[in-house]
Amino acid sequence: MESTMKEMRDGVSVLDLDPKSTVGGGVEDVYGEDRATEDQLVTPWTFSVASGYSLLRDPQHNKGLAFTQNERDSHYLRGLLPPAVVNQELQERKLMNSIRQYQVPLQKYVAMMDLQERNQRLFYKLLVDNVEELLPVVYTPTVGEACQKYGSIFRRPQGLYISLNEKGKILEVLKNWPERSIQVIVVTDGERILGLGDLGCQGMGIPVGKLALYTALGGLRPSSCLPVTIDVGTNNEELLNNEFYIGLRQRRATGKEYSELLHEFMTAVKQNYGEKVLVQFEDFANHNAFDLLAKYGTTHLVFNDDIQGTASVVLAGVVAALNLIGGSLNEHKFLFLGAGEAGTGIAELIALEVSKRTKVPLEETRKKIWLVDSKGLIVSSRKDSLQHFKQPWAHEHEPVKDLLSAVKAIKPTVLIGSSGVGRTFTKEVIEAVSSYNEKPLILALSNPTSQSECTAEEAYTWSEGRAIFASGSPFDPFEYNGKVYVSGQANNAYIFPGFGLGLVISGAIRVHDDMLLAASEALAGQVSKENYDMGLIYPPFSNIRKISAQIAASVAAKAYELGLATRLPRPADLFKYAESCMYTPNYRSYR
Ligand SMILES: O=C([O-])CC(=O)C(=O)O
Ligand SMILES: [Mg+2]
Repeated sequence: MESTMKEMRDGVSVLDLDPKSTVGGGVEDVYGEDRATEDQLVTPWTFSVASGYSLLRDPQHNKGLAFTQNERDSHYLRGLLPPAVVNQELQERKLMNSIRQYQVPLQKYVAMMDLQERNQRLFYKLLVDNVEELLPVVYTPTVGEACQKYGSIFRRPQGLYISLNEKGKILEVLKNWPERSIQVIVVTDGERILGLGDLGCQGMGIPVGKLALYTALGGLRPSSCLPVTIDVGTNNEELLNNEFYIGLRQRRATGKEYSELLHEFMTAVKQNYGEKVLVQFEDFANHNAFDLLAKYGTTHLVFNDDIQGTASVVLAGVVAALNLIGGSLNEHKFLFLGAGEAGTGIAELIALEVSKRTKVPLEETRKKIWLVDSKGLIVSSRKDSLQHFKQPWAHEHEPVKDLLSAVKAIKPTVLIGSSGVGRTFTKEVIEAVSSYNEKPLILALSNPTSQSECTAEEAYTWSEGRAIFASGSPFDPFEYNGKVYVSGQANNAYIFPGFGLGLVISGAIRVHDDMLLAASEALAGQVSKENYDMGLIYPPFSNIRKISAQIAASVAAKAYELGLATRLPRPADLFKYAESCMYTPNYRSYR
């Protein structure tokens, strides 16, 4: 098919995609780019993008030196590139070499973000092919440091900034974003970035990083993903006084001013993108996170990653761990340090799962789960002064002041850190929990590494090699008494990409707890005997795209079962369908 606009050298022209060389085309509004249908194999499709110099500056279509001689001719690139033509594999090798040469993680991060801004497909190719190596670069722990220094490393905006200045104009702001068919939004207000606290507007690194994983791990199209940061100010004095700070220089708006801005945002999102757009809340402070989820859970397709995603991934790890520590789920006793989004979210999902398995009412199954917050064990005598999300966990017990005393009093079989405070699983705490259990399950979930409740090394040495351990941020394998201990990463990155994919491919309109349980079960089902033999309770991230497709299929199946799916008819094989919908970052040929 001949382009009709070839005369436009540097403006908009038409790229004809070679239908044989690529999976092009699209199924309705889902995965336009990456699902081929018979129809499209017969009729090549076209769309308008820049050509010439602008094409090289367009990260969605730029291929750098991979443009062939023919493409250089037909798209006015001749002379704009050096003569060599290299393929994507060689480009990938070159970039991995150069990234490996940086010693400082933040330099690797900046290099990856630059690549994303320059050549999107190559960025995702690197991330997909080297997921275990690059996850700690674009995600925790490095993304935490990147957010702390976001103002200093800021080059180009990567998402949508909605501040108090945009009040009354949010719908217009959404329309400024260049993409129309958005399927997933990750939004933060920056108040609780990982375990690092209030980073204000600089929290943008988190939605950007999470959405990079949506694409690389879950196969959502990059153009369907929208990172958003809501800026209502920050209470971080250091940032307010930092000359490079990129956000509003004021303390946080709260109350009515806050909720009105969020409401305008949520309303505009539904108005602009319809009811099937997924809004993932990320790293909001507790006092807003629970309320936003409750408020919008019945009117929008919303998901809180820190409450629900973390819960689903931890439940999967606990269920998988039963193969190593023995017993059934209802026989275990849980103690959490940290009673915020992650802690209470996980606790509730475990209680729900036990209740489903045993038919014992939820109020009863909660009783084997105990939480410690900054004031000590949560017990009934504290009930009146507790925030509402902590109240279900206020069981009958005398007051206990600290974690160590709580471990001694409760004698848990599973110890979970979700406090956001580093180094709180001390030697005494781990020794105590190890004295009651042959194989204690210890999960240190807080991110980034600096906030982890303990290191892998500490968990293994202080338990004399008996702990089954996983952490939110990765740790290198550790050798102890001649044995190498490899620990897993209990991070919501296992869940949210596949979970979101499942919602999108089924056209789900609401999130339901049973979908979280389904995702959890699907993840636990992916742990192999080989993984267990190594003491692992999660499968390796190297298989994540297959895992995400499994999770997506389970979530979509649940959506259909619950009558929450709108994409009809239901595909017969949801796993195959999920896989076929996934974005792949290989280059496409332009004729
Ligand atoms: O981002 C991560 O690595 C996990 C997460 O949601 C958090 O710690 O808030
Ligand atoms: Mg988070």
